[in-house]
Amino acid sequence: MTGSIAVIGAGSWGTALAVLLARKGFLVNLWARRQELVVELEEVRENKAYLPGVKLPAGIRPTTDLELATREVDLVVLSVPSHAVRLTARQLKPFLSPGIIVVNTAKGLELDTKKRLSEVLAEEGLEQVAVLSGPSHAEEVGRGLPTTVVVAAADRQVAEYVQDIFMDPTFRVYTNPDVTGVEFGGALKNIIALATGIADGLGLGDNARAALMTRGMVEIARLGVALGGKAMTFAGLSGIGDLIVTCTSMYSRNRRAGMQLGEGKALAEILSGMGMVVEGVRTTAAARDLARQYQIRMPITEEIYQVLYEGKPVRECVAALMERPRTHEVETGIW
Ligand SMILES: NC(=O)C1=CN([C@@H]2O[C@H](COP(=O)(O)OP(=O)(O)OC[C@H]3O[C@@H](n4cnc5c(N)ncnc54)[C@H](O)[C@@H]3O)[C@@H](O)[C@H]2O)C=CC1
Ligand SMILES: O=C(CO)COP(=O)(O)O
Repeated sequence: MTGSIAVIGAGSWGTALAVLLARKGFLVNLWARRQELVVELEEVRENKAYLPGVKLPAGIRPTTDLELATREVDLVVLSVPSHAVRLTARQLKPFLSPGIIVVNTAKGLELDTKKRLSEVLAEEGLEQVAVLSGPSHAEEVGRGLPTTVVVAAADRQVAEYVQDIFMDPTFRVYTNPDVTGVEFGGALKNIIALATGIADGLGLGDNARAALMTRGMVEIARLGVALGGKAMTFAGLSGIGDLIVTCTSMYSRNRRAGMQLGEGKALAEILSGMGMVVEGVRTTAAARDLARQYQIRMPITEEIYQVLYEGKPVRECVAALMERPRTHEVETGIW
């Protein structure tokens, strides 16, 4: 395919998506905040800090200039961490041509407002927004390993336009009109990855991991459906699919952070050592606020909140979850 695309954000995910698109034949303007990173990308043709071992194809043009990055492109891909989405969108807006589609690839909720990121982008005046989500670690996409994702947009034509751009023999893209469900699945699974990481760090075993993933999905869907997502979306790639990969992959930063918490390391030390974004930390606080506001039961999220923000010893979470009053598995009564 031909054409040009702006990828905004040159961390792990932005770089991997730029590599995928450049291999497909697009010219990709890869925007990074820091000049040192642009120099390294140009000279070494590799993003050593964020995606080591993956060569950048010639079609990738790194830049710190947002105007240059977005000039005459066919699509804008936003790959900055969720806490940077609003400001980046605001800086981007003056350079966007009317009707240009912006695909958000970050997974999180805005901490102050508890909003989904597509809501943040709409508030910043971006008109055509799509969301790309699903089980897709940058390290594997960068190496061209088979990956499936979902593109959600309110407008079918927008979703299919983005689908065509990303679709590749190594990268299969499905569409879904349920933007709300796709965004909640992608954001909230990071909380459960922290939880399963903690369980793994504590050595609690395979049964505990499966329990957290399954009951974690229940509380993700509870909140997501209450706030307008479709139940079936949580059984899809952006729901259970991403939950599985994030709770089991050695590449997941959220899972690795959880493991270190389980091993007794302090959160601040873990985050500074990671050098990459651990989205689940902020998302836990946002989701816990939403759960309280809408009176949704999210016991795992509540425990993770107390560990992250109130210093609760991780071992105490086991009893807190296991010794709750008995309950049914499904909420709509079968008797
Ligand atoms: N790494 C992965 O495999 C995947 C990541 N994502 C999502 O993509 C988003 C970005 O993640 P990664 O690229 O992995 O993160 P990263 O930690 O690898 O890179 C983040 C990049 O954003 C830059 N950055 C940090 N603060 C910024 C700010 N205030 N303004 C502008 N740029 C800023 C950093 O300098 C860095 O280049 C996250 O929401 C993540 O959940 C989604 C799918 C896969
Ligand atoms: O969303 C991801 C994979 O689909 C990335 O997960 P981590 O942020 O935990 O690495």
